[in-house]
Amino acid sequence: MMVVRPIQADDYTALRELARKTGPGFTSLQDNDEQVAGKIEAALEAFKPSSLPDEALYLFVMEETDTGDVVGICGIEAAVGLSEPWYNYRVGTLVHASRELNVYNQIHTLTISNDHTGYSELCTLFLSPEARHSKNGALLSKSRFMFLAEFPQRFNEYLIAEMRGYSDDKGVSPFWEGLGRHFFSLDFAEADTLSSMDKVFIAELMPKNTIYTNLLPKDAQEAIGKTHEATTPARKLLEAEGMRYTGYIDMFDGGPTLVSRTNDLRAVQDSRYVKAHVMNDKTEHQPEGEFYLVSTTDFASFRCCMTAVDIVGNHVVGLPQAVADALQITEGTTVRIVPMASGRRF
Ligand SMILES: NC(=[NH2+])NCCC[C@H](N)C(=O)O
Repeated sequence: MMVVRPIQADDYTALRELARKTGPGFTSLQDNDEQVAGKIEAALEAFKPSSLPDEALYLFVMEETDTGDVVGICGIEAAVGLSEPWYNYRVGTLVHASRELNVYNQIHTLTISNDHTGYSELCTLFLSPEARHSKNGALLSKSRFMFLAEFPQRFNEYLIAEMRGYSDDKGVSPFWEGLGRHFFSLDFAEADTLSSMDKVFIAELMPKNTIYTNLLPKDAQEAIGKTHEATTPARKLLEAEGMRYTGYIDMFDGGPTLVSRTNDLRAVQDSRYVKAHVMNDKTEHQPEGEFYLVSTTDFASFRCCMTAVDIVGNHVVGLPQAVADALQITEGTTVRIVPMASGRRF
């Protein structure tokens, strides 16, 4: 049974192993002892029961309860841009028109923005390749919405997620080639890694004035707001939960930033509390059919699973014993529940 739970100090070895698999481009979890230790330390701080800091990194791991193996990680940053600026390009429109000459042109512009300062951010999602089956990726990603639904006071009114931008089959980002490279004089991967360690480079090197996109190469223009092929399923999943592209992109690869009001997220709107009835494996018919996300209401020992359930009544739901064990709950415990698939109601 897969369960998503807060990361713990003794997950270091497992996380260090996962960090070897992420590869270049996954700047928030690299093959680097110090970074892994730093992430765990930040997350342990965030999950201290008494803490309610503005900036907190809530990191979760996905554990296979039969083996104890950690196979994935995901996170929520409580607020971005508070200790250093958070950068995006805002895609704007300017109309250059002359009635006398019968000319009318709409031009898109890119302006540096820190508009998402203070917003919460979905971050650091990685699932080990061997575990990419049986909706595990969806559980890993969506479990965060259950945590957001349970603890809204810990998060900003708005939530963002930055999607990896388009690059071609050789890994070349046309947006970077058409814009950033002129100023950074480095390959995308190098600039990406450097800027994730020290964002001063962005302020120092990226152009300060508004860019007219019609002056960019065609392929760079086309990459504005376009997602990398491998990231398209993740984008669809977040859109189904209510997140939207609202004209903000990454300054380096042109990838879209998705935004939602935290309150408008599907899991926040549609999830509800029920009492758990722990089913007997031997005497009760085990539930089948549609999957639900089921999470606990605890903070430091938050847990989330996906499972078919037995809807007993409006306020009681039957859960298999294995799920109750994975959630560490007993008969009568209140849990939060929502259908896995968007567009489904109770
Ligand atoms: N692909 C990149 N490294 N882009 C620059 C960083 C962008 C990100 N929004 C930040 O401010 O940290």
